[in-house]
Amino acid sequence: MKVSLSLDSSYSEDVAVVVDVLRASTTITVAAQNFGKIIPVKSIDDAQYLAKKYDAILAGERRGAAIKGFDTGNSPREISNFHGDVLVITTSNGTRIMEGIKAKILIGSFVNARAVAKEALNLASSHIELVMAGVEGRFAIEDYLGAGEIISHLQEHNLDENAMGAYMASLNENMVNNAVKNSRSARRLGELGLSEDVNFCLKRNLYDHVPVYANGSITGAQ
Ligand SMILES: O=C(O)[C@H](CS(=O)(=O)O)OP(=O)(O)O
Ligand SMILES: [Mg+2]
Repeated sequence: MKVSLSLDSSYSEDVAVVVDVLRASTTITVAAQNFGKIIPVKSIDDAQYLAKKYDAILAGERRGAAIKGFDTGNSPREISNFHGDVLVITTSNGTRIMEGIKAKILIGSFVNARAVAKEALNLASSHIELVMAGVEGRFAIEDYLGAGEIISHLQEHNLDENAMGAYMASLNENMVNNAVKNSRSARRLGELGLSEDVNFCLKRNLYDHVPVYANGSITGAQ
């Protein structure tokens, strides 16, 4: 099995794993425990329209802060206070890149790393591509290290050099945690009083569930 690592977009026609550690992948994985369906969308207007259409809970942020008038932001801790049939969510990076990927999409992070590696092997025929969400198209170390954690469960396969680098970078847990806590994204969340979200997003393998994005939505874990 070929395993590659890319930023912001995927060239795989097989299986892609979207990694947005801070925080969309983590938040969606938590939300999948409490919602029957999750609809990730790129724009605020689309989110508001779909939330009305489906009588859904509406979640989203821009630059880390909850969007005015929404039920909640993009906090994996706060989303666990909500449940229902449908959640509509829009975030700065993670939900934006899902719309552009042709492959079957899995949602990966530290909180479901082992499970997402296993599910990717179950679903892929020849190529698993990990897609770092990044921030506004730029490299974000938290997604590199989160991808590395997932790749640590795929290390016996045919890793490209980007994937090998991310795997090697993920091996020292203390260094990983410090690097993520000092990342630009984490610092921005800290300024918003959301440092506890960063600590939560660093927890390994809390969930065995892997959200799968297909035909515009994600089915919940129930
Ligand atoms: O909500 C988040 O933590 C980030 C905000 S920012 O891009 O780091 O400012 O969005 P996400 O789409 O979860 O990366
Ligand atoms: Mg992010």
